[in-house]
This record gives sequence, structure tokens and C-alpha cells, in this order.
Amino acid sequence: MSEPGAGLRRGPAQPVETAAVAGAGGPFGVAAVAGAGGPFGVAAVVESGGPFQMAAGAESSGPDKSGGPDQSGGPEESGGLGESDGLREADGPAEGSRGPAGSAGPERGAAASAPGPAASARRKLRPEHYDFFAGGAGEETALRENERAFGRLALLPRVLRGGADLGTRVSVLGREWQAPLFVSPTAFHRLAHPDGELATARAAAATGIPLVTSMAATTAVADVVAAAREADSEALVWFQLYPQPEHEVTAELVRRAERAGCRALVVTVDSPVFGRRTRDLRNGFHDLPPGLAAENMRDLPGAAPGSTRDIAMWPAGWDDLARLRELTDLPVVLKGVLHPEDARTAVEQGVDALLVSNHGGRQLDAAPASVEALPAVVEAVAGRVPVLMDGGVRRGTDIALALALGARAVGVGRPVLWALATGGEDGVREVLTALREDFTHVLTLCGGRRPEDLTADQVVPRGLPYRPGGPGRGERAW
Ligand SMILES: Cc1cc2nc3c(=O)[nH]c(=O)nc-3n(C[C@H](O)[C@H](O)[C@H](O)COP(=O)(O)O)c2cc1C
Repeated sequence: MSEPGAGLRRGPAQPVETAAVAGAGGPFGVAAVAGAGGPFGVAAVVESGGPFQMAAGAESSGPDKSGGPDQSGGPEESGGLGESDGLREADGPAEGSRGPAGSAGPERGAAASAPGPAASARRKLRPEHYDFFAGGAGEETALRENERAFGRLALLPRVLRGGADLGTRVSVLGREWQAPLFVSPTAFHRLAHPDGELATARAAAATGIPLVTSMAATTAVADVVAAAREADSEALVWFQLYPQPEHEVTAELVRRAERAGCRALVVTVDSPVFGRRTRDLRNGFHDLPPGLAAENMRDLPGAAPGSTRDIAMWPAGWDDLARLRELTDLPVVLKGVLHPEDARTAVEQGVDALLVSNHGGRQLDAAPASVEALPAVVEAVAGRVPVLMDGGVRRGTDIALALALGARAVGVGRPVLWALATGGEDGVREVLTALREDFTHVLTLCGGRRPEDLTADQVVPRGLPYRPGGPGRGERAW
């Protein structure tokens, strides 16, 4: 695919984006790119019980194992992928039962009569764009599991710990964050709202929540950072990078991020090929509409002046990461690490932080839920660098569970996209505020005064008897 999208390109042998899509019959242009990032967590969130909506959706979402996406005939017809969003009109928590932000439903699986955030966004978006944001790879197992896994965990509160000096600040890469929360990188915000990444950036900055802007953004990184800094001169923006096979292209992207004022590079390494996003394949969604493009890919080496390059998905190696490190003094956060051995290697290679993520279920469908992969990575890292995570975070309890299991902070993807689609900048501000407030509430109920007070012994499985002395034994993992 070409303009306007800076589509995805296969790796050395073949362009990745196209590969996945092509496999299913359609060329994948920019969309592919987008797909690579699995955007809208929110939808999923919503449906499956996220803040806005409910888990009910989650439970029922997605095709069941007996008839994957292909067999199920698509969301609408079969209650497969489409319903897996929990987007049926009747789904979602009752108004009065919504979470603080109105974005997180009270309980996963709670039936709801009010539409949730994903459902609301769905009404605003073209079906193929909604699916692009909401969908995952394959049968969308990883997508669903990201949320369900949180639902399988309970928090054991501690009592009589006193103290009125509640605080939610955490320190990440030398900066104090107001809360252990950030906006994960997602592609194509202008598909969700005309103001796109500018609205997201202003809202994140206004709420003091760091933003990771995607390389596949529909707004150039310099403009994203400028918008954030208008709202807050100290706003923290990081740049997400897919290393490109042409070193000079990667180098130019890094320079742009530096010049824009980004404070870290989030290097996504879970995409050696483009994920096979079932809904995109079915919809034939393979490119951005006219007038929109992956603006960071414009005017790069090897492209005609004024045109955009495709984003290549290719199997980079540790050597490529080392070369990337030589390009910049910015801290490097490795995104998409799930295996503890990779975590160990990354730390030995000098990576500054890890982001445990399965790309919102948009890459390897057999990947575990992020929160289930988290403890082993935390153990492997042994406190040497901060561990972040994203995937399925929809409410304050999810944030608390991840922190108790050793995450320093968590990212949200789809919830921000749904909020952007339905409410623009105001919507994003509301959902981020709600998540932060919900976390503060949960932290207090758990007997904590600071995020670091949450410990692994407070996490127990639902549906099974538990006993003291389980994982973590009360020690802080970081
Ligand atoms: C529509 C969409 C686009 C995404 N685009 C990117 C991307 O460009 N780069 C990237 O590293 N991750 C991307 N992701 C993955 C997110 O950064 C994040 O890992 C995921 O959305 C977290 O899960 P959640 O959506 O359940 O919160 C994307 C996710 C979605 C849903």
C-alpha cells in the first residue's frame, strides 16, 4: 500500500503488513500498520467489563474454540468476534454501576443495560475502523484473555494500616509520575476523531498521564509533543518505534523523536511480522482513507519528497537493538517482552525498562495474557529496571493487581481510543481521570497509602482456596 498510509511492509523477504493481510486476501496498507499496534483496548475493555462496560461482554466475546473467526462468520452474524466485544446494545453496566470514570464497569461479567464505551464508540465509527481498533489476531484469544485474566485474580486487602497521607506517585526512569498509569501507543487516532493524536496528547497532559505516541500515528511526533506541552509544559511524551530494516530510516525517526522532545523510546519487538487481524482481513481494511497518513513516515530517506514510507515489520535481532542504542542517549523501553529469558537478556543489554505486553492481543494469538506473563518477567529482572505492562487494564483493580505483581506502572490502549471516538479530548481526559481515581480508591481499600505498598501476597486466585506464603510472600518485587 502506498499513500496515504505508510502501510506496513514485509521484512527482508517480504513486507510484513501485506503479508498478514495478503494471507487473507487483501493487501494491507496502512491499516496493516495500525493493526500492528492493536489499538483500542477500550473497546475490549468496555465490553469485557472494563470501566465503562462489562465483563459480560468479555465472557461472551469472541468466537469460541469450536469455530474460529473464519467459521463463525463474523461478529454480526454469529455472535463471534463482533459480540466478543460485548458490544451488543444491551451490554454494559447499568448507569449507576459504572466505575468512577464511567469507563470502568464495576464487575467483570456484570450484565448491563447501558451501552459501554466500546458500544458507544462503535456507533460513531465506520464498522471497519471500529473493528480495526477493537480486534485482535486469530481467534482473538489473547485479546479476550488480557481482560479475563484480571478477573481470575482477587486482591486481599490489608487493614488498620492507618495514614491519611495517600499518594499515587511513582518514579519511572528518573521522572515522578502522578499515577502508575500511561497511555500505550496506538495507531491512527484520526480514524477515531478528527483531532486525533492532538486531542489525546492534550488530554493526557492535562491529567498528568504520560503518553506514548505511536510511530503509526496520524499526526507527526513534533505536533503531538507540541500539543501536549501546550497543555502542560512538563508533559511527558515517549515515542514508540518499530526499528526499520534501513538503519538510516530508523536513525531519522529517532532524531525526530529527540528533536520533538520525547523523553524515551519505546521499541516494539513483538512484531517480526504483522499480526493476522481477523476482522481487518474480513473487512478488507488495508489502508487509511484519503487525507490520512502515518505522518511520522513522511519525508524519510528513500522516499520521494513529501511521500510516506510503509512501516516495515521484520525480524530484527539483538544486534539491531545495540545499533539503535548507539543512535541515542534516550532511555530505551523494550515493548512486547513476555519470556523471562528475553527479559534477562534485555537487562544485560542495557535496556532501561521493559513493557510486558502481547500487543493487545493483536500479534500472537496464543500468547498469554499480559498480567499472567508479568510475574516471571518481574522475577527475571529482579528489580534492575522498572517493569511496565499493558493489556486488558480497564479499572482501578486491574492497575492494583498489576502493581502488586510487580509492575511499576500500566498502560491503556483501547479505553483511550473509545473515549477519543465518543468524546474527543474531553472524553480522553475523563477516562484517564476516572482510571486514576478508581485506582486511588482501590489502593485505599487494599490498605495501601502508596503504590509500592501493594505486594504480591495480596494477589490470590479466584475460585481456589489460598493460603499465606504464596508468591511474593509480601516482598515488593521492585
Ligand atoms: C488499534 C491499536 C493500535 C495499536 N498500535 C500500536 C502501535 O502502533 N505500536 C505498538 O507498539 N503497539 C500498538 N498497539 C498495542 C498497544 O500499544 C497496547 O499494547 C495494547 O493496546 C494494550 O492493550 P489494551 O488495548 O487492552 O489496553 C495497538 C493497539 C491497538 C488496539
